Amino acid sequence: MSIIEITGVKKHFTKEVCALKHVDLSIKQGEMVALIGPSGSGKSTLMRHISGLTLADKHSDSCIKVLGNTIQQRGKLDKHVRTSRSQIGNVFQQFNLVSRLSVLTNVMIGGLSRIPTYRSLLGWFTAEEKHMALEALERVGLKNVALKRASELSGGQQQRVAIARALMQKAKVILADEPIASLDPESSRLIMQTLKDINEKDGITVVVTLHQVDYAQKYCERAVALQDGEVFFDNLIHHLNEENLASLYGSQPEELSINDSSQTILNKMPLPKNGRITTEINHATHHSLIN
Ligand SMILES: Nc1ncnc2c1ncn2[C@@H]1O[C@H](COP(=O)(O)OP(=O)(O)OP(=O)(O)O)[C@@H](O)[C@H]1O
Repeated sequence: MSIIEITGVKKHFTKEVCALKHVDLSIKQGEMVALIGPSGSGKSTLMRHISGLTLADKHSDSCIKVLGNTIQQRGKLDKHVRTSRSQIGNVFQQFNLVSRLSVLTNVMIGGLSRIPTYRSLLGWFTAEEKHMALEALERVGLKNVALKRASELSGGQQQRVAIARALMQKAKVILADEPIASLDPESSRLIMQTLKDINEKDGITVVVTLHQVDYAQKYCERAVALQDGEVFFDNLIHHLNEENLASLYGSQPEELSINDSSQTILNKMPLPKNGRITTEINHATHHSLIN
């Protein structure tokens, strides 16, 4: 069964900037898919479309469905998007955690769609909700820091709390956007192993954007590579060869091996078209949630 269905998605941010030219993609329940591609190829934009945080071009014939429910169609959010969103756990660095709240509270916030608004506003959670949150933290190996403030945790630990929050939310799909960017190898391994574990044991579908092809190879069966806003490769990851990678990242095949370390691959990648500025624009616009 297809759990994420993307058809004909186009996205212009401005007349000149076309982040997604035409994307069709279908992801089945229980898959763990790596979304790869050079900087600026449209990975984050696509992830945000799936959550309905970014809207496709109006008047395009686009549609995105998650679990059979429409998220957006022809550049308009579906009116039931809140319900559909409650099935999607976002592990996005930009809006992961509320830093002044405890780790436990951050995880309990994951269950908000099931909790009456007055209780969440007052911070009243039942013993059962606390128990569930602690269990989720145990799954990601962080029960021992439950009472710390989120701001006291390392970047890698914060990403794992975000995964625990998705578990508390009982998400059917986890979208993880660069969850291991700027993390050391051990923290990266822990995050990827946690996602894999949840995917295998709980059957949660995981889509993860990665710059590191070697991590994608190790933890994901399928890879979808974007290039200039289009799907360049979509297949089992073992079909991804050096030639594909060289055309994708713009290096000569002999310079770029699928066994290269992640850092080597990153060093060989072309610079993002808009460099850091892109990221800064993204950060600012994330607050507005909808473009
Ligand atoms: N909010 C925005 N406003 C204007 N342009 C944007 C915005 N967000 C993304 N873009 C542009 O859309 C294109 C795709 O960006 P996106 O962030 O989706 O790429 P990416 O593959 O995720 O890159 P990276 O790997 O560097 O995160 C880029 O050209 C980027 O500059």
